[in-house]
Amino acid sequence: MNETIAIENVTKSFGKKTVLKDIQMSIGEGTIYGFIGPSGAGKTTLVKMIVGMDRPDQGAIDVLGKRMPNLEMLQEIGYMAQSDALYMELTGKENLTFFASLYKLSKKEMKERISYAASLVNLTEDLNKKVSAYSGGMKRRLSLAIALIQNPRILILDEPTVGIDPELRFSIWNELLRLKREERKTIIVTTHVMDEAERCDFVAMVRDGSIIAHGTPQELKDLYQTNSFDEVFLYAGRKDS
Ligand SMILES: Nc1ncnc2c1ncn2[C@@H]1O[C@H](COP(=O)(O)OP(=O)(O)OP(=O)(O)O)[C@@H](O)[C@H]1O
Repeated sequence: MNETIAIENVTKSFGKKTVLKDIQMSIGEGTIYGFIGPSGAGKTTLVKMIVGMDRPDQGAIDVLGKRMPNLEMLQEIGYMAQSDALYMELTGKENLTFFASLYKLSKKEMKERISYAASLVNLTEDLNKKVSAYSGGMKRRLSLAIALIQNPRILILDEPTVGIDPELRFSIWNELLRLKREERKTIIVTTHVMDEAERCDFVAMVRDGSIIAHGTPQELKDLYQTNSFDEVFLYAGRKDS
């Protein structure tokens, strides 16, 4: 396996609360890795440290062989946060153009990437509207388009399909699978949607700051002796599991 992300004994606390406890894992190139677990388990805290927005108290995270945080990695990591960070007074297109301008892209590439990302999330027709007039789902879609704008090798998506209708969710997932298959992108997704977790190559179940189990969706179903991934999630949430 070509390792893209290496997480070594990472621990993180906020005040007296330890939010991540000795996390160790490795994510290979060209895989989709899902993080599932109850609210407050530590998923967002972990992905933020992979992106380089925060530092572990102990341990280390390497992305593409570079110790994080590392500004050089901004070009290589597309991040979609749980809450949208958009310029409300600008149009969708102006937002995309602004974020694209932060990266090393030629004029031609910039145009192509904006058109690709907008069409992927079905916003082409709405690009000239101000974001303040967008619905919640449209803002999520624009955030996803921004995460893809610089054609990064790694995509980190924190609950990317919240507020997105089933048809578009399906086409977004098909595109994520294509990006993995054809372009060897490495994709991390946090989700509460179990049929999305089942589309991942590997899933880590996070509870109380620890990874309590990880493996392929089938391995996790076997572990808990169930055919339903919803039940896998319920087991993950139980203190006695
Ligand atoms: N900046 C912060 N300061 C203090 N506490 C924080 C901070 N960020 C996160 N926490 C706490 O860390 C814990 C883990 O939060 P985190 O957002 O990582 O959970 P999560 O698994 O992503 O939850 P959800 O599924 O609801 O998004 C929570 O108890 C949260 O309150």
